[in-house]
Amino acid sequence: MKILLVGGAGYIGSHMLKMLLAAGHQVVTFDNLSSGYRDAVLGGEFIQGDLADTVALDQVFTQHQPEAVMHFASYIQVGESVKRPDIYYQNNVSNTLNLLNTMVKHDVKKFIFSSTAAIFGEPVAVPIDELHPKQPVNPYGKSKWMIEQALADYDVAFGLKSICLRYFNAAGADPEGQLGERHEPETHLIPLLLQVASGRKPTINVFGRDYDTEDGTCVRDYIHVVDLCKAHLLALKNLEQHQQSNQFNLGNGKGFSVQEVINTVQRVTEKAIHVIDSPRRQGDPARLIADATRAQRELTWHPSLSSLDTIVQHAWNWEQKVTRTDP
Ligand SMILES: NC(=O)c1ccc[n+]([C@@H]2O[C@H](COP(=O)([O-])OP(=O)(O)OC[C@H]3O[C@@H](n4cnc5c(N)ncnc54)[C@H](O)[C@@H]3O)[C@@H](O)[C@H]2O)c1
Ligand SMILES: O=c1ccn([C@@H]2O[C@H](COP(=O)(O)OP(=O)(O)O[C@H]3O[C@H](CO)[C@H](O)[C@H](O)[C@H]3O)[C@@H](O)[C@H]2O)c(=O)[nH]1
Repeated sequence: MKILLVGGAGYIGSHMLKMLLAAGHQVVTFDNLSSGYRDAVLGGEFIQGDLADTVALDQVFTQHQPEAVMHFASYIQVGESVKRPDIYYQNNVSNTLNLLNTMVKHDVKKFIFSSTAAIFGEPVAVPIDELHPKQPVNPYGKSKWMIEQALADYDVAFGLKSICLRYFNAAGADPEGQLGERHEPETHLIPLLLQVASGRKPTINVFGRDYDTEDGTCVRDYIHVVDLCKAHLLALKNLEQHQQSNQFNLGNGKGFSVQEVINTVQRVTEKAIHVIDSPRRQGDPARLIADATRAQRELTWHPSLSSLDTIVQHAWNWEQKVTRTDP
């Protein structure tokens, strides 16, 4: 299939590109490189462009006539979204509507959207299934939920079929070591811990030890980036076969506390991690765990790299590669 991959120079999108190419798809990557890297685009055609630029978007669709669009491009930091809702709604909502409207204009009907567990807000029940109430508590989560709602309306009005994939905590790296997480600044727990292990950072803050969890630290469901990308391939197949919009929560269904992640990083890297106990970070729910039964049943999605040791090992291989080449 000919696929337009928007945001394909970023962390998850670049892994997706590698998998799509290996599966024999024809891919055009569209990315403004605001947080992505040209050298993470391992093949296919690359167009540097911004979703705000509707003329450029129109040209891409005219020239390449994609059959499906995968949309990874957005701003992704929860804390920043609270301080700068303007840029988050602009990029994650308004610019995404540019993309959807261009799809409608060019009669492209298959869309796969990177959504997030942040649409659920503070959970009322765990594990979280697709029917859990959507009460996002920050502009990042709200922006993603707005697009999910717009997509339901675009289906009714224009027959645009979409699958929303709600990732829990994406982590890990390409098992072959070609790609990894390169956020700048990095805010995610596992890559930050690995930067401490490699000596790039002296310490890590643990945001709160007074949560209502087994050891008092927050519990999250970490899912390997490759398993996430596999779900996208299956979602594409599902859209082709059934032409039906749907939403899926993607996680392993198993939670690890921040302290358990620290213990795992110390074991895998054989390095001591210097921790500073800090106050809670605003807006962090105590426990986020996915109920991914729907994806298992309807997409036949079964994560294969679900062990936390494997996730950390692959991310550690990447961190060591980065520090070797860029000390
Ligand atoms: N990383 C996670 O844990 C996580 C969790 C849940 C959901 N998500 C979602 O997954 C998607 C990918 O996340 P990621 O971690 O790979 O982020 P990333 O920042 O590494 O990648 C985003 C890419 O989009 C590009 N981009 C941003 N705005 C653009 C625009 N206006 N025009 C063109 N390109 C633009 C960036 O340059 C970058 O290459 C995001 O939509 C994010 O909200 C990520
Ligand atoms: O330096 C740090 C960084 C994180 N944490 C803790 O580690 C856990 C995981 O934090 P991350 O920042 O790695 O991930 P989040 O769970 O906050 O966020 C993830 O899930 C969100 C959905 O709730 C969004 O989708 C977001 O993009 C995605 O990265 C949290 O309890 C956080 O408080 C620390 O203790 N210290």
